[in-house]
Amino acid sequence: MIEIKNVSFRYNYEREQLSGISLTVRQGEFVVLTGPSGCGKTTLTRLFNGLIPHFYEGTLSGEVYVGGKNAADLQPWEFGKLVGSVFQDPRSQFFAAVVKDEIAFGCENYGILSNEIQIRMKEAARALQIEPLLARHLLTLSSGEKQKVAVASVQAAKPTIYVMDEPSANLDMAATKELMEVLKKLKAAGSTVIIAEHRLYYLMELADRVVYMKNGKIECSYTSRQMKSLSKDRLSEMGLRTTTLSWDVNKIITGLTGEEPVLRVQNLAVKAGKSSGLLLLDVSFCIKPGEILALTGPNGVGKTTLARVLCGLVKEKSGKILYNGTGVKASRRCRHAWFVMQDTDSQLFSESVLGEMTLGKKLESTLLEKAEEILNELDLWEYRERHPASLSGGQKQRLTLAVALMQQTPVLILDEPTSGLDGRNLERVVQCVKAQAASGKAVLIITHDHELVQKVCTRIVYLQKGMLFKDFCLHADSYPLAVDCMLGIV
Ligand SMILES: Nc1ncnc2c1ncn2[C@@H]1O[C@H](COP(=O)(O)OP(=O)(O)OP(=O)(O)O)[C@@H](O)[C@H]1O
Ligand SMILES: Nc1ncnc2c1ncn2[C@@H]1O[C@H](COP(=O)(O)OP(=O)(O)OP(=O)(O)O)[C@@H](O)[C@H]1O
Repeated sequence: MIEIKNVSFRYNYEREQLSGISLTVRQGEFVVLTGPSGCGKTTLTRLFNGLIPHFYEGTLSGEVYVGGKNAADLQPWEFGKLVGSVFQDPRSQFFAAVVKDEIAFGCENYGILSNEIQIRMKEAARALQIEPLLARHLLTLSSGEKQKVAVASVQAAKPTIYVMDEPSANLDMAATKELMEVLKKLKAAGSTVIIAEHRLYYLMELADRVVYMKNGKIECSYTSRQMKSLSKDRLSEMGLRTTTLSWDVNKIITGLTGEEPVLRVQNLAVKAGKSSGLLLLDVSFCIKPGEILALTGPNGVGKTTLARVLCGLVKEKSGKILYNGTGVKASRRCRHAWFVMQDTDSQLFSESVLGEMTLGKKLESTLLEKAEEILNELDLWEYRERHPASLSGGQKQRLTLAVALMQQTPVLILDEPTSGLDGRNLERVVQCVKAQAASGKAVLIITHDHELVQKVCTRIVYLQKGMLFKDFCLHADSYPLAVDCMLGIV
């Protein structure tokens, strides 16, 4: 289905990002591409769906065959007929305004009859449990909901080859399981599937092959059995995440300060949209300096909306937000809390990575030293002159965190800071967050990432159906509850 022979590629003005890649994917094969952030996974998938050379310009050499045809002779619409793609950032692939039109869009392009489109749309929506969202505007969806819609759209179109770039990045555990079921069906139907991923645990039963990339090259390739037998040390040496869903009880971090809360949320009620009902009904909790709190709960429960209220981007319907014991009105909350959003593109404004770090600040040598130190910690210093838009998904994600580390606010809110990160970069984020907490900041992390929670969080706040359902410190005794929260089975 796919044959890549000795392919090298370099984006304009950049060093080579793919070097001498050869890869064959047979019909019906299920291949997982993995490797450290920036190693070239997304770039490789862009060869399969024709985005290279049709959208991304650069220098390409070698031969690419897709569906038995020389890719050099294929027009973009011909790629579209063969290959269905789910991008790393689902927002960038939406064409329609409303969910059901988006799911139908791919089918319409394939010339499928409208009766059949309706059947497929319903099937795909059921498989991903997004039936209640069909009439909704795409812009109003949570990030996990958007990701499900993107997967449903390709599933409904039934292309010959499926190419998905980190399709689980924003999904909670239950939704990841639904995704796994969808993928299982695609495999059973004999489809060819290629997935670029950092989270390997949900793919281990499905993958025929795991291809490990590093620095633009294919380093090695494993069967999933071989992959599963790699030791934790070997995986971390390779910069990968674990292949199983396990928590080591001994590693749970505890530690709280006895100080007064820096942020107190009292009986907060928030509406989802202007004309819709209450999303958060009555939420109260507080966070102290030095605490690292995991805010978790199912996709669409209102975690991001809560964070937006805390930093004043959304107004509450009722309730109080107190910073250091004083009620703060929405327009002033950004002085107290810095929010790193999930959508990295909407918060990168400068022409260069270094410019982003110093944006709006007086350029003093201490500031530049701090920026250099942080960029080094997050392995971004070599990209300091690069335009932020040209970074890989994981690089952008680390840059938005790096910018947050430049700020002075006593509260730091991070929305899914590790969703697209490999094991090594996850560790880098962990170290940065620990240092922030040690310096007296309160860190609130919205996350579905169980590895992150285990490595760094001291407390879990779990939202369900608009209410704060659980709020507890992490220690050996609360371990089973923590696992249930991360699995979404409380
Ligand atoms: N205008 C609107 N009308 C109706 N519902 C809306 C509107 N805007 C947002 N919502 C809904 O509010 C819910 C909260 O979204 P939010 O992004 O806060 O969830 P989340 O818990 O962060 O989810 P995720 O884990 O998927 O990121 C979602 O179900 C979303 O669809
Ligand atoms: N449009 C672009 N222009 C210039 N360089 C780019 C562009 N897109 C990606 N790159 C660079 O190519 C390299 C590979 O990026 P790619 O997105 O393929 O990595 P990745 O393995 O998918 O990373 P991640 O896991 O972080 O998503 C990175 O160093 C990235 O900065």
